[in-house]
Amino acid sequence: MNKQPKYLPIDITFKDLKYTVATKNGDKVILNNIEGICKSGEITAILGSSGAGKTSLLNGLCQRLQVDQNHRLEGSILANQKKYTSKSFPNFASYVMQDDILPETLTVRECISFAADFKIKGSKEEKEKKVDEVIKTLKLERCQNTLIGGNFIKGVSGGERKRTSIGFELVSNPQVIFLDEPTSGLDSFTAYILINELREYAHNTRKTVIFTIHQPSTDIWQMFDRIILMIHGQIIYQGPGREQILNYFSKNSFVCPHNSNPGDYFLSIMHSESSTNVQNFPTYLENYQQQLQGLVHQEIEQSNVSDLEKRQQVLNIFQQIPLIIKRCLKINFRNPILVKSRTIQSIIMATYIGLIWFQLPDGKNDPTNIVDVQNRAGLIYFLSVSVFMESVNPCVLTFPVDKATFLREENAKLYGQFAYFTGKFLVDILSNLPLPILDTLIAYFMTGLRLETGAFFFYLITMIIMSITGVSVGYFVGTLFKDANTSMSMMPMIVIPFMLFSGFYKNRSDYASWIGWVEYLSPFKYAFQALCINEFEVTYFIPNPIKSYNFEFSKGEALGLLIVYMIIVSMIAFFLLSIFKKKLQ
Ligand SMILES: Nc1ncnc2c1ncn2[C@@H]1O[C@H](COP(=O)(O)OP(=O)(O)OP(=O)(O)O)[C@@H](O)[C@H]1O
Repeated sequence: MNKQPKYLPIDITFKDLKYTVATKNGDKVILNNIEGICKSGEITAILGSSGAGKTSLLNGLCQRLQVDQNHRLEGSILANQKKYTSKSFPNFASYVMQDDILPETLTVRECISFAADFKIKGSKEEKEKKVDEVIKTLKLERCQNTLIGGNFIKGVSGGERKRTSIGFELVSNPQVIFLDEPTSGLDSFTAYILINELREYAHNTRKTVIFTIHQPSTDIWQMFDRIILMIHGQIIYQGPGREQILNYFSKNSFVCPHNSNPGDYFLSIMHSESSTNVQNFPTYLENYQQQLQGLVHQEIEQSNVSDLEKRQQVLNIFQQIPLIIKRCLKINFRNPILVKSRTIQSIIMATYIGLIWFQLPDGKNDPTNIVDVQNRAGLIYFLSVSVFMESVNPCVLTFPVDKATFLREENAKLYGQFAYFTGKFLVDILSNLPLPILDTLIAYFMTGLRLETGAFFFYLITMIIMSITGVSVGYFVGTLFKDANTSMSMMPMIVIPFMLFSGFYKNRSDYASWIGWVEYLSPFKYAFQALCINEFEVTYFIPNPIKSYNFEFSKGEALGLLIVYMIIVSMIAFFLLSIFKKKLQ
């Protein structure tokens, strides 16, 4: 029996492809019954004026188009004449999105190695070898140990960042690679280098490279093996680039002027702002149908046929989690904002609290002084809020960004949601751990809270749990909203009602019955009860302040319920992420 080659060249074909979106003004046809082929060993560029349907076609081929009651996709999309779905897509293909979503605090090499760890079977050396190969192919040797960078860290250039995104996908050796406007934001020389690298990659390894592109320079235009030109969701040319496309159009009386950039010329005859162009559209379509469609049809019929490879996950969930933890630790601890500034902020805040509530009277000399009781209760409440805020804020800010990385990597089948969530959650807990400890060590003794070992450790544990609860609530809010700004602006609406129902501002016996149930949703209630009982269970104050608060739980029960609350909120965040995942992709 003939053994099949390890990696089969793959031709991507599409037939009768129609994508219709229901709008207020009726159905809008975005892709109008088109067929075509993108061949292995070639780079195919999809061009057209703005709104022509390039991205929709690319997304369709990647099985990333939204399909539901209002979004209908008809026709077939095939790889080597076999149907594939969004689930089987990562078995043979990769998609490089327009935005480079890479962690700022990792180096180029670390980013590519991360993908290699998940996608390549074999020893550490074999993975390293593959990473070296990709770095060499994409000419990233000089910047391989430079951080990606971003707002706060100086990092690699735009072109290097784009090539890192491509390397991240190439390392798994996909037979087909799709790229959405890979040259956008790059200068013409960097864009040229990038397309040239993709071309060499396609030619040398018989891979299929397909991308959309805006305004290619003449040099870039000359590199396209195959070109698809689109207007209004239809194809007006598909076939070889260079001389052939020029000959085809000049034969039909559309002559690209000598010395002008063919890319600019074809865009100029395709954009729908000009009435002459619009008048010519039927001619373009007619010419295409009469002169090229038959050929394309033949090419589709003669395209490669083979079964599609089924790639198994290289790592199981227990191997995935440690790698995710390792990367999240690097990301968190290299971030100057997350580490240095938060630690300094925490020390300053705890010292500030310590000075404001410095050595509070414990009631020994004046047991009936209600002001001293009030001060002590206010301090306890504020400490629990402060430690919660210290952990919720960074999560709300960073989770929407991390979510984008997760969606991209989960889409590429690097790992599953459970592994990601567990790994990231553990690292965020660990990264936050020093803060409640620091706060406690400074504020507890400066303010003169109850000096007894058991009480101190109970307080410390409650503060740590409150800090972890902040992480859970941060994930919850970060999952609910799409970006950090919305999450940040919505957070007060979610957190402030919880504060009001902590039992500190208003006595819990006094809540109106129709709204009183909200107190059970407040983490501050459980923390305040636990800490308040811990502080006043042994006290000189008369009467014992615990009685006036009408607490319903013992301090152990309150702490236990805070833990349960934290677990439930984390689980809700996990399920919300799985629900919203599809939408966000
Ligand atoms: N989900 C959708 N609902 C409504 N209209 C849509 C949807 N998706 C795409 N369109 C419309 O379909 C047309 C084609 O969109 P597409 O993004 O594919 O164009 P494009 O050629 O990539 O444009 P550009 O170069 O500007 O990105 C546009 O008019 C766009 O507004």
